[in-house]
Amino acid sequence: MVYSDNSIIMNNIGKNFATKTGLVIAVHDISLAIGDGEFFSILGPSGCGKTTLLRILAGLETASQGELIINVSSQDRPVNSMVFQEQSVFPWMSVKDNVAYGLKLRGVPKQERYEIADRYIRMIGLSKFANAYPHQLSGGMKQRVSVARAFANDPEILLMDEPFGALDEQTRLILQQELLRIWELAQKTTVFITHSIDEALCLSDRIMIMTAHPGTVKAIIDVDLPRPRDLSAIRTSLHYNELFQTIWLTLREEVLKVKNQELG
Ligand SMILES: Nc1ncnc2c1ncn2[C@@H]1O[C@H](COP(=O)(O)OP(=O)(O)OP(=O)(O)O)[C@@H](O)[C@H]1O
Repeated sequence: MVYSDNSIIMNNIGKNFATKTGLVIAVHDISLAIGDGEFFSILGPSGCGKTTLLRILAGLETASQGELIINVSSQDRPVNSMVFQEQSVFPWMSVKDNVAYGLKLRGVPKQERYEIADRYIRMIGLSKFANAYPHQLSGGMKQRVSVARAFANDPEILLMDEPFGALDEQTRLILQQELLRIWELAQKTTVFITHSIDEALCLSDRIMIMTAHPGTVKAIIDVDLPRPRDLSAIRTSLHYNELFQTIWLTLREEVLKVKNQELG
């Protein structure tokens, strides 16, 4: 897919952390542009700086070097919403209030925010649980609530840090298809971190593979699988398997570097 507008532009982004034992270079020299409405995933070995990069995009860290531009289409919308690996729902709020929380912060009137929340709660299949509290939900259901809240916020960009990493495989497969369905409706610029090549392939338009620590761009792969995607069909296609092999061969070198560093 070709995107006419860029939502995110990074020019030579780097981040260092000062620690007791010296300077840690978490990421360096990252330059890329992510299109408006693109689903962009980041794969890389452990410790290569994926989360650091996402935190810079979220404004939770500032870059030590380089320039970050996020194109904003409206001043009324939040710049980003983040979904974390750990469930980040408020235990004292009902599902509906959790999903509507960002809208409440923005001063959206009660009836309107509940209408929006209800729409996303329906999309994630939790209508029956709209008035339930998080302790009454499974881990997968709570993660659905986090995803619904992020979409309901209608941010310029969605940032997801291994949102399904802690879930069992069956729940994960179902949530991937649900995320795809909501994303295909909303066409929201999404930056998604995962350790799973399969997950990155199923969801993304492009995948960035990062080098081992200190992380930079090793390769960017176009995922030219047709949309809308039926994930069961995609996974059995020849082209999926070719892309999987290409990505694994590229990533494996970096994973092996980390293993060798660990061995000494
Ligand atoms: N606040 C911090 N202070 C010092 N070093 C940090 C800090 N945050 C991250 N780092 C270091 O920066 C590097 C990148 O960390 P980061 O968590 O971004 O990697 P990651 O690719 O997300 O890792 P993983 O896949 O294991 O989650 C690591 O060496 C880490 O120890």
